Amino acid sequence: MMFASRSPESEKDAGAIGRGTSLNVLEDLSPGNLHGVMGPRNIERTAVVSPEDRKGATLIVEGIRKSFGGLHVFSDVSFTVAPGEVLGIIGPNGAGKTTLINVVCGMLRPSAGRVLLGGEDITGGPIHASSRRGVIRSFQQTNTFRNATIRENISRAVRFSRGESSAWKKLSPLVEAFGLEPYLSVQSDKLPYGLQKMLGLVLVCATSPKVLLLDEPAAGLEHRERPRIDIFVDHMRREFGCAVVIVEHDMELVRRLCPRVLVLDSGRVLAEGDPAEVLSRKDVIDAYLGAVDEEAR
Ligand SMILES: Nc1ncnc2c1ncn2[C@@H]1O[C@H](COP(=O)(O)OP(=O)(O)OP(=O)(O)O)[C@@H](O)[C@H]1O
Repeated sequence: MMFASRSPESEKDAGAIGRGTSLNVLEDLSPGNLHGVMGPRNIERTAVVSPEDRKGATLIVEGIRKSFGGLHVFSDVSFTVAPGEVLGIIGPNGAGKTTLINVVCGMLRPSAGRVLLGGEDITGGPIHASSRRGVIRSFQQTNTFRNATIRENISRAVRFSRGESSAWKKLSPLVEAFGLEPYLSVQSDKLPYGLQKMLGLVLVCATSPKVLLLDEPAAGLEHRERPRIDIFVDHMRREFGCAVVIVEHDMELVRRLCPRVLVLDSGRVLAEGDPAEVLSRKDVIDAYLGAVDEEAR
């Protein structure tokens, strides 16, 4: 069985220059925001999170419902992700996957339900408060410092996120694995899309997240670049004990990285469990409307 590997949005993203993965902390950190959300006081508050506190934490999502006015997106969504665990969230276009991530990271307030991080209620954010606690969301679009070199990008992220010089040590394996080393002095917006996206992931790492929410991390990447996502997720689990949630349309990647998947469809959780089992269920296959290769079933 095979599902479509990309959403229409992914196709739109493919090949775009100047876009990559961004994250909520760097939204705060982007130059335009440095005197806004991340004014001096906020920078200080972000920097006080010590590395010792960053050991991963259990994320519990309890009975979440979300509506936009009359539009009911989903209800009664619950799941738990332990430190070091990876959960895949899949479902057809419009099922509410991104909305769910937005609720978890504090960008959106749920209509009902709770989000707990290490037992602490963080429901409804705001996003900078959730990111300070270590819930980091990556986006499909970039928010790196476009006019800064790769080295400066990383330094700023390290400085503002933890202020810890040894942070570079934890980042350098990724810089090397992603092939960024030869480009450290290159301005980030001069990089090809794939490398910008990898830089975005390195910046995510610089924030030492406890919970990582990855929204279509493989979108726009060439097939040969996609194993870098595996390297990244593995690194974040090993080095930081991150609880990882991945929204992704690339089912190959989901099968490789996620021992457990949750399927959203028609406003509810349609299935949850081992990907091999879940992805062979008829109701799940039907939800994807014929994107099925019968031979592989
Ligand atoms: N801010 C908003 N206001 C109103 N409706 C919204 C808002 N955000 C999302 N929606 C709607 O919620 C529904 C779920 O959208 P969402 O983007 O979460 O789906 P998705 O599963 O991530 O889709 P895709 O796989 O295409 O990215 C859609 O009908 C969308 O139009």
